[in-house]
Amino acid sequence: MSWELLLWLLALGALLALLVQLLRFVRADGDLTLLWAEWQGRRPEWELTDMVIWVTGASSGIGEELVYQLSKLGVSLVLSARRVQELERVKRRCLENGILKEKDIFVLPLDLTDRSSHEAATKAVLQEFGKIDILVNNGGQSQRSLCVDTNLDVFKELMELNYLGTVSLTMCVLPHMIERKQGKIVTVNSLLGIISAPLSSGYCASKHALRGFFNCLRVELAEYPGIVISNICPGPVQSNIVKNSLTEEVTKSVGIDTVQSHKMATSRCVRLMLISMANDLKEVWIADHPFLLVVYLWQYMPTWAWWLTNILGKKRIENFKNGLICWFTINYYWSWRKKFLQGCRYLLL
Ligand SMILES: NC(=O)c1ccc[n+]([C@@H]2O[C@H](COP(=O)([O-])OP(=O)(O)OC[C@H]3O[C@@H](n4cnc5c(N)ncnc54)[C@H](O)[C@@H]3O)[C@@H](O)[C@H]2O)c1
Repeated sequence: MSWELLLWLLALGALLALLVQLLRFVRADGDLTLLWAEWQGRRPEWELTDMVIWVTGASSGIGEELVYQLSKLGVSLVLSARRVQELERVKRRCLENGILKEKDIFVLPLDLTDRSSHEAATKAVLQEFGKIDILVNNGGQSQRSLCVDTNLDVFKELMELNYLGTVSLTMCVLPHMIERKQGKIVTVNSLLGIISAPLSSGYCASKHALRGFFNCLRVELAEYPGIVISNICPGPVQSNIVKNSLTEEVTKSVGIDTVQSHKMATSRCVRLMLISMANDLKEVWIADHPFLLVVYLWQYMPTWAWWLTNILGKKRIENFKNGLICWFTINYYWSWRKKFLQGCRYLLL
């Protein structure tokens, strides 16, 4: 075979590999490191067995789905949130559908804003299982209100729960992990911990604060390579987050179900979270396009990102003032995306 032909074949191979990667990016629902880990990395089914995993906010949404998927692996689970009946319901479902036994699941009611209770809660977990391998800081609350209309108590509450509550529990668990020189602290942050969107000023602030805290902690723990600090940043995911969001007043939440069809399925988000946990990824972005694209834009082309955010933001505020709580601009985009994909399929098949 001539050298020329070999070079042509190599170039063709490289082009094909590039095309495959491009296709993966276009269809992506996670950042490229995460998708690579899903394709080539370690499997949660091999890596997360025999571990004690403590999940906060386990009574609903992402946390609830996370414990269902974990209950199919050989782990010990600690389920925490405020409502004990809800946790018992989740535990029952774990036992029905998973491979765990009664003794493998510990229901531990916990209010993240009651920081004085965190030390005792940590001791209770250690007494029950003897160790904590993974703490999943998932419990949290969002916000739907314009900054100028919002009572300061709302900002305080979001900081107390999303930021200080999470930091406090982490600080209780950390000495145990440092003593063992191993452990994972996985925090469910948000894309709104990286970018910002109107109507969520207090939520964005609390999630930005969390990201800053954990990025700093990771560097300070560099002498303990066995301790992994992981920030999970999802975009919109199907859950009760909007329904439970605070409004202008701390005593009032949105309280109604909103459209969820444009959001990522909770099971897919949780699967990607498990892959991230199995592969010790430091930060992952989990979202469908166009949300994922917007974060890339913020990261690499902030001027364009501001331009786009201002246009979408204005529309979002206008919709909110007209009584629409969700991203109707996005739903509009979604229906056109669906039509476009259907058209492509029709032309190709
Ligand atoms: N769903 C999304 O679109 C989305 C996107 C990005 C990030 N997140 C993050 O994911 C995490 C889980 O949210 P979700 O979407 O499942 O919402 P959700 O409302 O369905 O669940 C929130 C969980 O947090 C618990 N919680 C709330 N206040 C608490 C307190 N004071 N003490 C203890 N637990 C408390 C709730 O009981 C519930 O179990 C949150 O941290 C949220 O910020 C969600």
